[in-house]
Amino acid sequence: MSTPLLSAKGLRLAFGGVKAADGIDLDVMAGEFLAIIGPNGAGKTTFINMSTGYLRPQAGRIEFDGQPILGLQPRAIVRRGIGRSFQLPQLFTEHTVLENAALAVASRLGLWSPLAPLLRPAWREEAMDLLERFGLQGVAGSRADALNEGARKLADIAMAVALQPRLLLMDEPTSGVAAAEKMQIVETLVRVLRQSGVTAVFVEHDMDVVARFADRVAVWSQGRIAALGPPAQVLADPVVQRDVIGISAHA
Ligand SMILES: Nc1ncnc2c1ncn2[C@@H]1O[C@H](COP(=O)(O)OP(=O)(O)OP(=O)(O)O)[C@@H](O)[C@H]1O
Repeated sequence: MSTPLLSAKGLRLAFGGVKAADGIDLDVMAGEFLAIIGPNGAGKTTFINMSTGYLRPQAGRIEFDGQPILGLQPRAIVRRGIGRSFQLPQLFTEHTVLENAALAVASRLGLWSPLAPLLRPAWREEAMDLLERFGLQGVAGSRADALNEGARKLADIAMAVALQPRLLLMDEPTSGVAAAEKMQIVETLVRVLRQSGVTAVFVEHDMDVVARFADRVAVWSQGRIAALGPPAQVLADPVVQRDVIGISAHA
């Protein structure tokens, strides 16, 4: 049996009386695409925050590739190979898409240059290759704030991929993206991540996206995992349909 890439055991975290994590056990296997679904406030983002060093659980442990990562700072966790993207893209809006991607390359190399003109040609070349893989070469010269939401999401994920993660945690990669664009965006990012050998966990409210792209789906409910399995099985569960999908659809 293969060992999990990420393994969370007994995670607990309460904010006052709110149990955002109430005993989370989850193994993410290398190479899989695991979707997290669940209503607002179920604790999905809290799980991502705990796995990336932004929040520390009050109990439990998390191992990445067999090594404990709790207590490490977010930057140290990135260096171990866990990347993330946020619900709202974290781009430097006044810079071009190419400059954003090149800055991410520079950051991976530990060389930070806030001054775009100082970006080295090698960083720009690697960044351009990356943008081409995401189909973003046409907007490489555009300012990040001029992009539509779909391209902005892809550019944000391209920056996370520039850091060469082994695992990427994505918080609602399709939120705010027009329905007509959604499948295309996810298809692109899944293709690039699979080609790059990146394992992915993504929070998603669109069940069509989950059904089509997830290998497994974990259903979050009040800080717990209420169901876990292949989408065809989990999404057909009448309890999940009533208690989660019905609520999630109105999120
Ligand atoms: N830093 C914090 N301080 C206080 N309460 C928090 C904090 N982070 C999360 N919470 C609370 O914990 C619960 C879980 O929040 P979380 O953001 O993880 O849910 P979610 O499933 O990601 O929801 P959504 O789909 O709305 O993003 C919510 O009740 C939220 O208000």
